[in-house]
Amino acid sequence: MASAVSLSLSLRIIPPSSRTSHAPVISHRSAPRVPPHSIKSIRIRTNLKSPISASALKSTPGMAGEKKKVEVFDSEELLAVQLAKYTAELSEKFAKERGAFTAVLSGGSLINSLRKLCEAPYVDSVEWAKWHVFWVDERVVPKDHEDSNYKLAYDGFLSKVPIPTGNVYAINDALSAEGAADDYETCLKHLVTNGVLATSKTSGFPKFDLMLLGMGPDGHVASLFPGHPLVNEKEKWVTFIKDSPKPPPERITFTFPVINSSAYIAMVVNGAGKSGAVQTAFGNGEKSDTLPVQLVSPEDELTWFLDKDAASKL
Ligand SMILES: O=C1O[C@H](COP(=O)(O)O)[C@@H](O)[C@H](O)[C@H]1O
Repeated sequence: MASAVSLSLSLRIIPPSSRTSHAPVISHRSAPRVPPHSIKSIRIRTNLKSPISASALKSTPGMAGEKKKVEVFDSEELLAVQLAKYTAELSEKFAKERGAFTAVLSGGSLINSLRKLCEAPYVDSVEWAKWHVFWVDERVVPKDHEDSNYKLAYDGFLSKVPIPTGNVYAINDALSAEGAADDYETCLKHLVTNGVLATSKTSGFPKFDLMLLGMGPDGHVASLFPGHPLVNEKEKWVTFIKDSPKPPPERITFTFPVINSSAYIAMVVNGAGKSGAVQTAFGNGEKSDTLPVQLVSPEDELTWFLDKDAASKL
């Protein structure tokens, strides 16, 4: 399992005159020519006055050493373009390697940032039939309720791409929070048995190919909130909460052992309202309590996608 090890991140800002084809490019327009999962550096796609420093990153607790990347974009639009490219490349990699791509969605602002996947070239080029879609957390409400993460994803993403209906794993909204969590965990166990879902050799928990996660302004991820005992759950795959500090109160959520057994995680964060939590997550804020987002540490690679407002305190 990924744990806190020393970082080998480097921040390279290459002046235009000395750029070579293999150096990371600081660009407002062009996308990288190499797959993002092969890059071991921080890309700054912005004119931030104080760019992120490698030393700031080194002090982030619980991070996965050289497996961490940070991308900062001048706008949410540029972030969405690169997020689509990153996701499409991972989809291709896993579809080739294992014949399936297991993608986990969060709710919230993440869904809007996936919009470029519904456009050319990706809407036609991605092997959507290989996708299997899950939720890292869900509110215990009917699927057509305004608070439903399924409805949000369906309206903004799933209704626009040809993923087979049978490959979309929504919660059973007829059950209680506890029942829905148990039912979702049972569903995951069946998918491990039939080989759709991989298992982590390190942790024994299911190993999703990619989790696309958002973060709340308080540093929560999934429905794992600061100071809540669910953050420390070590056994269950899926659990439930009835006292969520953010409405609605009843939710189900993946636990950290499952989140951190995934191969890749994209942490997608926009807006100045989240800059304080981003600052804390990178270890240079004043807050001393560990935020849930600081515990995110996938097995293969964590990539932060930040717009310049979210990165403004780094
Ligand atoms: O309640 C939730 O909030 C987080 C963050 O949402 P955002 O709108 O601030 O991006 C989200 O990731 C989670 O899935 C959702 O249930």
